[in-house]
Amino acid sequence: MARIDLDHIRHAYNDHPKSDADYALKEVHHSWEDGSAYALLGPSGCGKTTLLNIVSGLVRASEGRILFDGKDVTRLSTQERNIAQVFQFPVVYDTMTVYENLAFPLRNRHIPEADVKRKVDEIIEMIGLSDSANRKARGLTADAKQKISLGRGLVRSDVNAILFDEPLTVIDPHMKWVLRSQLKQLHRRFGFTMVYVTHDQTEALTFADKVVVMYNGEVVQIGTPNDLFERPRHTFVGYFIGSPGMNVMPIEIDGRNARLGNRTIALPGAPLERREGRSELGIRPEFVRLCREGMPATVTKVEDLGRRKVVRAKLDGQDIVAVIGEDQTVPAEPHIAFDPAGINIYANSWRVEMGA
Ligand SMILES: Nc1ncnc2c1ncn2[C@@H]1O[C@H](COP(=O)(O)OP(=O)(O)OP(=O)(O)O)[C@@H](O)[C@H]1O
Repeated sequence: MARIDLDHIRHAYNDHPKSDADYALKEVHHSWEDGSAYALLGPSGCGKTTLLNIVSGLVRASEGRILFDGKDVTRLSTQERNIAQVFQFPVVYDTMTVYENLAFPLRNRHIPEADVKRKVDEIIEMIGLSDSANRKARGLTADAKQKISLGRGLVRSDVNAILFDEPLTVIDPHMKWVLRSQLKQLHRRFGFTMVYVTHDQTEALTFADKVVVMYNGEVVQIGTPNDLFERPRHTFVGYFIGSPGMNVMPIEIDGRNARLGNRTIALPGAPLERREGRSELGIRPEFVRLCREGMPATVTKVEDLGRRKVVRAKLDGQDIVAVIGEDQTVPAEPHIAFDPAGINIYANSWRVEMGA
């Protein structure tokens, strides 16, 4: 397996890009560590597949270099890069049996037959197709065929990386959960470098060591699920991760305080300078307290989700969401307070570091 360096990568699908808007990928510059599992997460059209295809060699980036373990592979073909890929839809040989489909990439590399059998049996069991091992792929469901594709991606241990592009789209919801956990286990056991494209946050957060959040052709944050939750670097990460997403409100900065409409909120940390452009306060619903003192609010809706309640309210005309425990009740005259630990300040959508 390999470390993958993305060295100042930019990509435009038209030949003569003039401005940033012409680039499907603005600048991507970072390293994926050897043996780590990464998820590329973001909404449709943000550039996930473009980035994955640049790593695999299916797309040649307009600018920048790709290195595997320090070796420049920018001009190498997909095959020469020695990677395994699993796509959204099954890629299988219909006339071969399940076993033969999985054995194929190994036999192609002249692996001794005893090793082929050991490895294929192990993977077939993992994907839950042992009972169909000798059946031709042709007669199987789309779901089973996609499991074969996954198996073929996982069967070789000599690849530089395994790349997955929304591989569980055609798999039914229960099996999705099972396969995702198995992929995670497999990753722990064999330490593959894995890159997994998805627009589903649950999928990304359960699978990955590090999540690469993309928005509008840019990587806006790379972090552990915890980093993304606690310290969203960009307001988009706040909205996109978490359910419900982060509250983001326009404010004016005044030293140690933020002015939100007519209210003054004390900020944790050192005084902040006034800045040009847009200032916002971001706070996750889990850090919004409903109490008897604080800023008076009007509750508009309470959704009981079993173990927690989602409370929607208006604060000076501004919509705000709080999450409270199942045993907690909404006070008769509700007030809102912000837990200082959950306050984030954003300047033009990017998080401002608040020193001690
Ligand atoms: N072959 C292509 N030619 C021209 N534009 C393209 C091509 N492929 C993708 N694009 C554009 O590049 C941008 C990024 O697309 P990409 O498929 O990488 O996004 P994505 O995040 O993977 O989206 P999805 O989840 O819908 O697959 C989009 O605006 C898309 O329309």
